[in-house]
Amino acid sequence: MADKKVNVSVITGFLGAGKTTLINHILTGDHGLKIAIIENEYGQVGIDDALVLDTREEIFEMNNGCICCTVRGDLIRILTKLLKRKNRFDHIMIETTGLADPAPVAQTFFVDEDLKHSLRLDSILTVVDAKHILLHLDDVKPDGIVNESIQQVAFADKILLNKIDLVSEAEKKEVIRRIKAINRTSEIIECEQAKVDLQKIMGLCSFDLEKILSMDPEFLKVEEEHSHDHHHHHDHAHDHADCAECAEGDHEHHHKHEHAHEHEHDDCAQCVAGDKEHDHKHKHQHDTRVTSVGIECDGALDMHKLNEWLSTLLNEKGADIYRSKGILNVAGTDHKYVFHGVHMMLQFGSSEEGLGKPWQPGQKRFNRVVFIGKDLNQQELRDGFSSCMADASSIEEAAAASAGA
Ligand SMILES: Nc1nc2c(ncn2[C@@H]2O[C@H](COP(=O)(O)OP(=O)(O)OP(=O)(O)O)[C@@H](O)[C@H]2O)c(=O)[nH]1
Repeated sequence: MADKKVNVSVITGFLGAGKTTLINHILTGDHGLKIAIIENEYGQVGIDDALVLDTREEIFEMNNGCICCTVRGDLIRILTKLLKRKNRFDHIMIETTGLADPAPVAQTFFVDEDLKHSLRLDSILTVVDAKHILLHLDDVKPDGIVNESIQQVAFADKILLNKIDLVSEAEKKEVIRRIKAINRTSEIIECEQAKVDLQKIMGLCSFDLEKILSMDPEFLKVEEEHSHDHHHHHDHAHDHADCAECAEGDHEHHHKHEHAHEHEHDDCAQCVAGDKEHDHKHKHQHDTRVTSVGIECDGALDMHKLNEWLSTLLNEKGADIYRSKGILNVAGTDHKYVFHGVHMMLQFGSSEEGLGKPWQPGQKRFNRVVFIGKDLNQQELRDGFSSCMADASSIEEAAAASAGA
């Protein structure tokens, strides 16, 4: 009997590594597959849905919490709904947030009785930003806090080494050496703009449960023992010399990562749902210094002011502002603008260049931006952004310029 299981890929990778770029590459690829995308976004305002290309495929968002924490809830519900459809999907892609630990997401496909008969975890694809990955692998976390970047590399069965245009050969070699020190067996595929041959990443059943179990013997025990306390143990196989946590003298950590969850209650689906207990029991601890600031407002922006403010901000604070992105309403134009910041690198784009659609007549225009990073100063970011609003004279100037253009 033919295997009717639907393949699932989990796409992971640190903030700004190129996960959405990969999704867009897959969606526009010539594979003839009907693909469903499940997106989980970190931050107070949803941006990614607007940045993913319009295609025939269906996109489901999970923006009310962290996928590695709400994995037993939202994700299972969405997957179950997808499986009930008459007209089923050939492949499901799950894009995790840049701060997700892929292990509990992967566990879902082995421990949930209903899902494990209908779905197959095809692959954990980790997108790596060749330019910035070392910063994150080397980020020394306080005791008991997970380094998501190490987890993402450790659990990958395929690593897409992206943004190789931004590094020299020597830098690339060093990054590869460090990746191999964490994960010896994963295939590393070098790419730019996440352009990889889809036949190398989809439908190969490359996820290797044996390998994961040898790294993390508790992997399949989650449901019986840990379903209520989110207690994950992750053993990492890596060279001590290359691991920031080992180098810090924490020789225990790679034998047993215990993560206790501390997070903002407003952002956590479980807290919002009234599960007051879970917060105290989580052992999967994200770094509480890392937060997001979302800003949403009406009004038109002065592009010059914004460019200057953002460039200065990222130049000065880009080491700690890991990721910034936004959808912008710019004075004097119907084109919709977006920006992407990854540390100090800043890029603008607009519907004028074919990115998304312009604002439609009668459509309510808005600005929606998010900053994610360590020790963010919320007030400073809000004030800074507000100072970029266009005043009456600059709106007139912009209108005159666009009329003359
Ligand atoms: N120079 C360069 N930039 C790239 C490459 N791939 C992606 N980018 C840019 O990197 C930025 C982040 O890419 P995304 O695909 O949005 O990254 P992401 O992993 O989805 O980001 P989050 O969802 O915020 O974690 C965008 O500005 C991309 O255009 C690449 O190969 N080279």
